[in-house]
Amino acid sequence: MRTKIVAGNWKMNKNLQETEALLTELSAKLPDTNATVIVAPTFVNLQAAQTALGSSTIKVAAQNMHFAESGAYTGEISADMLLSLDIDTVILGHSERRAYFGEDDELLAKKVNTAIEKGLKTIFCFGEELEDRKSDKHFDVVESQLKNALFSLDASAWKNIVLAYEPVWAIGTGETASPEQAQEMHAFIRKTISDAFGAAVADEVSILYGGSVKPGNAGEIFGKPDVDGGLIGGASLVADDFVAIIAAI
Ligand SMILES: O=C(CO)COP(=O)(O)O
Repeated sequence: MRTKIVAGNWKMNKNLQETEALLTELSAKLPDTNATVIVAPTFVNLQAAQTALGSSTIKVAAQNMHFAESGAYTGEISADMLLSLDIDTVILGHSERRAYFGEDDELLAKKVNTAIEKGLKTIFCFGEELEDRKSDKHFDVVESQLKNALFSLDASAWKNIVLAYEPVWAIGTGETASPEQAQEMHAFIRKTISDAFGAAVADEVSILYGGSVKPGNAGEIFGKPDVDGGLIGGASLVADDFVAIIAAI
């Protein structure tokens, strides 16, 4: 049985007080669910987020990390720093990191390797741009993103990998992949993983969809057989919307 996951990527939103207020509201309103619920606030609020959540089942993840153990990397955060706060999950490869901070497949492979070595669970994001889809290259692009960053892993590493397919054209645009487009790509991703690592690995890996998931479309997208949950941006910043998305899984 694959783990169902609903994760909120808060990006560069919510200051300390807003973080505490949103998490207090979220834990009060959290519906009964079998899904793992994760929030990823900004680094500076990770510890406050955990305190605000108290004994809630909601987990806290980081949005990024550096690949190096430690050292002269001004402004960066290491795996050990996250682990020392009891953070065991990190998002890597988000399209905004790729587009605005120059993160490429080679760098992401290093980050993923470090995260896995350190025992961090990794939510690995990838997805094609609009031009790729228009020119019918979306499957090739996704396959090469997966290959370049993840294919040097041991099969045993996959128990700590979650995949998040986020077509760039659907992020923050209000435009979402149709449930059929999401299913088609998720099935392709699972087959790609199966061909490389075997069916047992592919059957167990959770593949999340991200890109303008809202309360109104979550149920239909999550209803597809290869969609195991969502990585939610904008709608995760509003407690009632995030709660409605969790209830839809
Ligand atoms: O980038 C995303 C999650 O990582 C998706 O963002 P939106 O839900 O705002 O489109």
